Amino acid sequence: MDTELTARTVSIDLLIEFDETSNLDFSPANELEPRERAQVREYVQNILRRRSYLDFIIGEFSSITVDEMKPELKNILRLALYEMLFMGGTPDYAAINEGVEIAKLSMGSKAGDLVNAILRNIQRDIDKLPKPAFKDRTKLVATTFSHPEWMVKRWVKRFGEREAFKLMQANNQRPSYYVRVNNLRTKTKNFKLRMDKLDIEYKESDWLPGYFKVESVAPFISKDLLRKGICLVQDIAAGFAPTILEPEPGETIYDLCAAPGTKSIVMSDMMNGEGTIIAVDINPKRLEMLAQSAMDYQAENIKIRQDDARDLNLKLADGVLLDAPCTGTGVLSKRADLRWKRTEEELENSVKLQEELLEESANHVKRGGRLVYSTCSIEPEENWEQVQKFLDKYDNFELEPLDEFLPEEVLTEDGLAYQTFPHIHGCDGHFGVRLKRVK
Ligand SMILES: C[S@@+](CC[C@H](N)C(=O)[O-])C[C@H]1O[C@@H](n2cnc3c(N)ncnc32)[C@H](O)[C@@H]1O
Repeated sequence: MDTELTARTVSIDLLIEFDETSNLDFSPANELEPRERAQVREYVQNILRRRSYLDFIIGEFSSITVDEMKPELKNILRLALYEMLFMGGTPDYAAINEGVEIAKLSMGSKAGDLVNAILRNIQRDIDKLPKPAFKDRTKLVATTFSHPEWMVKRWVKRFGEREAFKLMQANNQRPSYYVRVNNLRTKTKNFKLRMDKLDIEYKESDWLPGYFKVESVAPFISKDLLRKGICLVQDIAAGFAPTILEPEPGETIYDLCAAPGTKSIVMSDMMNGEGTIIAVDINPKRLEMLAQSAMDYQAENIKIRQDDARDLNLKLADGVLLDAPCTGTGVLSKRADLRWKRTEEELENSVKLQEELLEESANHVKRGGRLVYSTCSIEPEENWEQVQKFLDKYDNFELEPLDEFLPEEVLTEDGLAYQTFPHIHGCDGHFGVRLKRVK
C-alpha cells in the first residue's frame, strides 16, 4: 500500500499479504515505533480472530460480496469495522475517517466513497446489527465464532455444541501470557524485585516454579528483559514438556524439533548449564533464533544441529524431547492466523510426520532413558492416538505417571498424559506423555 506507514496501514498490508500467501510476517512493522509495532500485532491478531464475523457484517451492508472485493478494500473495511465494534477508545467517526482516508490515498476517491458509504450504513444500525442466520448450522457457528467450518464440525462432534462454543470463545479472547525466570542469569527472588520496581503486575503460578502470569509482554520487551536473558516468554503448558522430561545436570539430552528453542533454554536452566543438549531442527531460519537465544540466555550447553530428525546419526541419550510439529489447534488465541492456514489435509500430513519422527526419536533413547512426546494441538490424532499407535508397535517403551511432576487438574484421568484446553485451564492447549525405555 502506497501510503504513510502507520499501525493501521502496516496492519492492512499484512492482512492483504496473509490473504494472498497465508504467510504472516510482522517484520514490516519493525520500521514503526515500539508502541505502534505492538498495535500492529493487536490489530492483525484481533481481526483474524473475528474475520468471518466482520466479513459477514460487511457483506450485509455492501452491494458486492466480500469475496468480490479487492484485497485492499476488504482489509480496510475489516480494520475500520473491528475498531468500531470491538475496540474501545476509538470513536466510530475516527475509525470511519481513517478508513476513508486510507482508501482514498491507496485506491482513489471512488474507493473512499464506497468505504464511507458502507461504514456509515453500519454505524447507523450499530445497535441492531443483523445476526448470522444461515440454515446450515456449521456455517452459522463458523461465522459467529470466526473459525473454519472443518474445525467447527470436528469440535462440535467431539465436544458437543456448548463445549465447542466455550473453546472457540476462549480462542477469540486476548490470550494470557506467562514469563519464566531464567535461573542461568538471575534468581526468582531478584526477578520478582525487578518486576516490582518496574511496576509490572504478575501472578506467580502454583503449577510450576518460576512461571508468572502477566497481562502483556510489552514491558518485558521495552525494558530489555528478554534480550538480556532475564526471563523468557513461554506459556506455562509449554513448560510441561521439559518438566516431565526432567533433564539433570551432566546428562545428554536431545531436543529433536527444537527451534525457536524455548524448551531447550528451559532444559539448559534445569541442567544448570551442565551436560549437553543437542538441539536439532530442520529449519535454518528458526535455528538462527535458537542460536541467538542460547547466547542471550547464557545457555552454554546447547549444541545446535540443522538436520532432519527422521534421519539422524547420534549415540543414545539419557532423554529425548520430541516437541513435534503439529496443527497448533491449542494455540489459536495467540496464533489466530493458524485457524485460517490449517486444513484437514494438513492434519493428516502432520500425523504422518509425527509418526515418523516419534519412531526415529525412540531409536536414540538409551535403556532406562526417557522420551517425551509433546504437541500444542488438541486433536486426538496428533496426541493420544499417536502415542497409542506407537505403543501398539513397540513393546520396549512404557508410559510413566505424571502426577509427581504436574498438578492433577492438567492430567488425563489415568494420570499418564497432560492435556490442557484454553477454555478449561486458562492457558494454551498442550499435550504430552513421558515414555520410559524398558528394554
Ligand atoms: C512445535 S515446533 C518446536 C518448538 C520448540 N520445541 C520450542 O519450544 O521452541 C516444531 C519444530 O519442528 C521442526 N521440524 C519439522 N519437521 C522436522 C524434521 N523432519 N526434523 C527436524 N525438525 C523438524 C520445525 O522446523 C519446528 O521448528
